[in-house]
Amino acid sequence: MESLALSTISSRQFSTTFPKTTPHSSSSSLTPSTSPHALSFRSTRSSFTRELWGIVNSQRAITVRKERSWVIRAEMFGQLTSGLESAWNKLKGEEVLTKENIVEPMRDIRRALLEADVSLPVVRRFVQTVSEQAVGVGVIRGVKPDQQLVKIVSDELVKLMGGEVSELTFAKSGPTVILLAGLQGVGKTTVSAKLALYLKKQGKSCMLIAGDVYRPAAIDQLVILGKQVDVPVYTAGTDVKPADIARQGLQEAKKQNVDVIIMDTAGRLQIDKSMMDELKDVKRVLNPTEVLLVVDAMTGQEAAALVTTFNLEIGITGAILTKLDGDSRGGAALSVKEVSGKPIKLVGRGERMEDLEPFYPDRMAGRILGMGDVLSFVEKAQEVMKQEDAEDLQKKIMTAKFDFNDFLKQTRAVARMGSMSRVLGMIPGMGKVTPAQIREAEKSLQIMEAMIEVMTPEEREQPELLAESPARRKRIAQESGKTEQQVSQLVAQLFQMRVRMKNLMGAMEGGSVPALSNLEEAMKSEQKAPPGTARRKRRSVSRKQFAGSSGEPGPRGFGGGN
Ligand SMILES: Nc1nc2c(ncn2[C@@H]2O[C@H](COP(=O)(O)OP(=O)(O)OP(=O)(O)O)[C@@H](O)[C@H]2O)c(=O)[nH]1
Repeated sequence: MESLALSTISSRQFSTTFPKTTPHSSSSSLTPSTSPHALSFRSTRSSFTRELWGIVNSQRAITVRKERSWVIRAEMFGQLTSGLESAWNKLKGEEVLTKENIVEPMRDIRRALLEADVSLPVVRRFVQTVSEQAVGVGVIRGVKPDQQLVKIVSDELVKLMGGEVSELTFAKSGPTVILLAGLQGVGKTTVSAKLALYLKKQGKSCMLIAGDVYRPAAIDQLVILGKQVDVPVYTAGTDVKPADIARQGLQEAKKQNVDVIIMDTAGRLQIDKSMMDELKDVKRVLNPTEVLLVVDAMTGQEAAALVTTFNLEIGITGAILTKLDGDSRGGAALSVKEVSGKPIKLVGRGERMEDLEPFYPDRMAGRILGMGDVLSFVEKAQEVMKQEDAEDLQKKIMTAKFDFNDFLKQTRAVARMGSMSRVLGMIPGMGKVTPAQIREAEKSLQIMEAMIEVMTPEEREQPELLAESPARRKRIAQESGKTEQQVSQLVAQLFQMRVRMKNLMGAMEGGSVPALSNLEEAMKSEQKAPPGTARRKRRSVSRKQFAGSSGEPGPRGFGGGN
């Protein structure tokens, strides 16, 4: 057999494209929705977080902008991202995922993957797995079907790309030897130097061996790059056989007690027998710890086929995917592991020496979906607030029983989800919140916690006790080290919160939509009110709503001078 050529892969013209900006569809964001099925848990969570925010900044009424479009920078695979987005859009207005309503979205997913140059068998398997899971998934309160599908696709993409990050292996004793192979122009020489720098940063001493004897310029290029990253380069010219260069270089590296040896080899325009034989000889001499095939991301599923062939021919340990910063469609990143069984260990994302990093399947999936932190927000929300909690909370809100215990529980749940800044940052439309405002909000939450902590169990359960008794408020102020005014504000805010949440919940349960618009109007007028008038206005709105919505009288004597 003279030629093993699968296909002729020439060095491709490389063009760098800049990150694309993709408008995010509103359906996949967590923007509060007023549709009847858009549910309590999610809505409660987002309205609650807004409430917290509103409370701690009540005097200034920080505007929570309910932007429906969330602009995300889809760094790569823009076309794939928007192809998948049309799948989620098809589920708008659906209440559950069914065999019937996923047909169209699955067709979109299939098309998007094929257009991204993912190999057909991989696409088929992927679509089948996702469809099976989508139909079998139960309803999760507060999570819409399109979000559920995003999550399933995300999990499957991660699995497709190998699940966990695949670390480089290091020799237990003696130097670690990394042999790099690949076709011409894929970036091997550049990767050799990048890898040396990457390992140097981990405290390992490195030596490069120039084994590309067919292209003298490649040796010069490696020497120059070696200088750039300050790593020695072993060269023996172009008249020595690559296997001999490998032997000599290895000896030299051992003499110098180098931790890692990286050997660059010649690339060809296509796979042929002499190339494979040469590599086999080099491999025999070096007995490498890692044999990594460097593949160009822009070659799509061909990259996966190459990894398979090299693995069958010489036995490799993994791949390095270069030029991911370019105009690649995603096929290579998504197909390599599934097709060849070998993991992508590192990715090159630019021409600079620093542009080499481990391949993280989960981050890659996140980038492909272009969902930013929405996925992790959904996950954390699910973790933190279990369904029963949500139901319990909903019941309390509907009966206007939301008390200080719930308030504290919710505040702490938010804290468990990460710092306030992270949580707020994950909410669409909250992008404009400044770090200073977030710090202030966190400080205010601490103040509120201090006041709630000194309340008696009855006071926590019946905020009315505090509303009616200046003496109790005074005691709380003294014990928590806060002012009476701060205590009064906190109590007033709890009542406002009850009303607002109840109205919101009513609207979302398909109930009183006008109540919601009244509330929004009230909120708007608060925000527009000139300084000094906001508080008075809020109080009267609050009292009216409290009395009107619960059927109970407003807290007597509260709100006047304490
Ligand atoms: N944008 C971008 N360019 C890259 C990346 N990796 C390599 N390149 C560029 O790709 C071109 C080819 O890289 P080389 O390192 O010379 O490729 P090679 O595989 O050694 O080529 P031969 O020696 O001909 O086999 C160079 O211009 C590199 O700067 C990458 O991750 N991103």
